[in-house]
Amino acid sequence: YTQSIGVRRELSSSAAATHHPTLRHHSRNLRHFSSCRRRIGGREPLLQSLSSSNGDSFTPKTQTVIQSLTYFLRFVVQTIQSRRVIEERQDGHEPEPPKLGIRASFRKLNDSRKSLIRLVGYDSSLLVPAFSFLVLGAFMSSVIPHYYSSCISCVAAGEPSREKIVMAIAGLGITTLLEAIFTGCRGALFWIAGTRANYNVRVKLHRNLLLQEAAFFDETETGFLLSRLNNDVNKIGMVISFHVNIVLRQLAQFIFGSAFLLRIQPKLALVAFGGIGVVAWISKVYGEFARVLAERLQELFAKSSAVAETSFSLSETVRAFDGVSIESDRYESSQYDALQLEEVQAWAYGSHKFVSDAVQAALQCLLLFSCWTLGRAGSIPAARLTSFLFYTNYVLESSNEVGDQWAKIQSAIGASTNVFDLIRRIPKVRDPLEVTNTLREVNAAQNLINGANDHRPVIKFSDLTVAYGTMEKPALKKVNLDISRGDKVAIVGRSGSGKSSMLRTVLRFYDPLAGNCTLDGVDLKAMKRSDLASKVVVVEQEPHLFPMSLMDNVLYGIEMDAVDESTGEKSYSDKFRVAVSEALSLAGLSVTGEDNQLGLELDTRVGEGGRTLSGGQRQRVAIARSLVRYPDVLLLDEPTAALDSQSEKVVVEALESAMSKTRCMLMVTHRLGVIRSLGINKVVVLDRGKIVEVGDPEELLRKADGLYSQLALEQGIRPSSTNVSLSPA
Ligand SMILES: Nc1ncnc2c1ncn2[C@@H]1O[C@H](COP(=O)(O)OP(=O)(O)OP(=O)(O)O)[C@@H](O)[C@H]1O
Repeated sequence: YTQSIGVRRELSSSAAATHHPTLRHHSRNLRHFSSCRRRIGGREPLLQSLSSSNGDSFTPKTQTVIQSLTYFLRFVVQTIQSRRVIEERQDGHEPEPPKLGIRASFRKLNDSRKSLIRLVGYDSSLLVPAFSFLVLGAFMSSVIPHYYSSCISCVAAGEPSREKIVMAIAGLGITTLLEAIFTGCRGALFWIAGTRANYNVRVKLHRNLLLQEAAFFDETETGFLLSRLNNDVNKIGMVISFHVNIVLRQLAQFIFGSAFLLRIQPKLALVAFGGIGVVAWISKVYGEFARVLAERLQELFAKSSAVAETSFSLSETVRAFDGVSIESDRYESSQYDALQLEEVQAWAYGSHKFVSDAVQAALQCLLLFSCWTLGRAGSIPAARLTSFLFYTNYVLESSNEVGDQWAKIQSAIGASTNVFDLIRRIPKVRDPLEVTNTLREVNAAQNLINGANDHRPVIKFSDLTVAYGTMEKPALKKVNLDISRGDKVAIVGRSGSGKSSMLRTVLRFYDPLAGNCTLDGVDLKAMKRSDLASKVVVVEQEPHLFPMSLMDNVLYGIEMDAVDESTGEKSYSDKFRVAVSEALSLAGLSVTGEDNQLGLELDTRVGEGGRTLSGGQRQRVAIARSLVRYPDVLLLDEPTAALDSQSEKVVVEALESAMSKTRCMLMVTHRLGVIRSLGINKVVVLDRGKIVEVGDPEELLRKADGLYSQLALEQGIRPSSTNVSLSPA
């Protein structure tokens, strides 16, 4: 492989080589093989032996064909082997894997149909006419062979009666025209039904995904979900728009055509049905195989999409570490896996087509011979036999088409199952199903008590244990803490000690494994997300901004209260504009006057993730977000981490002003100097998920053997009675 790349480089860089026919041929071969192997990457090179021994004797096109055929055969063998393993496992009483025969597929389709109808909310005004046009169109198309064979018989027999041929041609013309009208209407209506299904399913899926708990997003890559949202949902729409539509039409045509066949010549018709039965069985086997392939392909596309999404979202890191070729190779490799499977699909389709067409051809030959025998014996008139042959073709074509589409429907069943499972997924962290009257009364009473008694904790952690799904040890262990009205609490500790996990618990991103956390005496689990969000506001460590204007980012989540007269779209009133402007000035990111050195405006767009602003500026926007809201509880996660000392001063002032409007504040910080400048009255020191110290910052500083005084000392901070230095260590 290395040699091939080296030689290829030499060949491609040599102008002379490109003019040498043999070398040009080798260069092409090498390019093909080196790219194949590069794509295969660390996995078993598929045609290593082939490429080394036969590389020179085949053209690249032949090699590609051989390669995909080999892969196809290997895949078939693997599938048979894996089936055998499953059967063996079943003997060992392991649970039976889902097996979809025709009946089971219909049952599953029916389940999917019910889910679809429920999710999509179909209106009969669309489906009733669509099905009516389908039946009418199928009937018209089944009458066409009758008139067609009449025309041919008239022409072949030199029919003397003009009336007869005119009637036959008129019949053919009118039925064809009607069939065209019905088919057009049917096609359009089913198309609309498919797009509506896509729209409804996508919107519902998107919403339900957003409702999922934080742990779900820890485990699932975004690209994977995007693939479900786009590729898989598209498949559902396609099934309704085209495949089900075509299958139903062809089924209707098959039924009408079969009726004509039985009327013309019942005995021969039964022979034809026998052959069609064989073709249907072949289609069933192929359909099952296609379903397995399609499911795997969807998975591969989803993985590939996850690779692409990650490389785009980390594009700066990719560039900084020169990872373009690594990412591109990773994506190419994932796409190559999909490509190989698609080639298997193509060969499976080709094999199915070949076998079913061969059976049909044999059937046609048999029927033609039988017709000839019957015709020679004079038992049936020639015109009837012609008509019979036309209908045989018609019915065979219909059954063939049903077979083709059946496989596509099967593959869509797999895709739709994934989508429906995600739509139906119930988030593990969610609003209480119903805020009962009793609970409401308890809350109201509790709030009254809290209002009357300021000493009751605003936030209370009781024996709180938090564990992440992927972690063996809990991030927080039996944490007990009260935060009262007026408290300004700093959570400190070494990296990974669980500081941010405490904030995430108050935001109810994760539910505790044991113990609980209450806000104003109400367990967070009993609170609705909207109520929680109206009371608690967070300034994150790395604030992520939306690709919207500054104002929209600051007011994110607050409903618009005015209408823009020029565009007719919803907007914020002047009252909000003034509030945002003030909040931004307080946060040190003024959009007015001389302080506005960046020339910002409220409507300045901040780009994807706020990339047009610096880290510190993004943090100020996040602080402005909290300033306009007057929250009860302010959570700060390293609010000054991205700031220089001068900006820190401005932001500290902004935070002081924000804190004056809140009931309590909880801040995670590594920069212990901020604790003094913000007048923090309580420090909580965490070590490996446990609270090891709680108390007044100055008192803790004086505890010479305490973790807090140790952390402070590392930053050059000493008790205020002695020499105090705020300079970083
Ligand atoms: N989403 C997550 N999934 C799994 N484990 C997590 C997750 N978030 C945090 N952890 C783990 O939980 C532990 C505590 O993490 P946490 O972010 O609370 O620490 P921290 O004290 O805030 O750290 P730092 O100061 O470095 O931000 C760490 O060991 C971390 O690996």
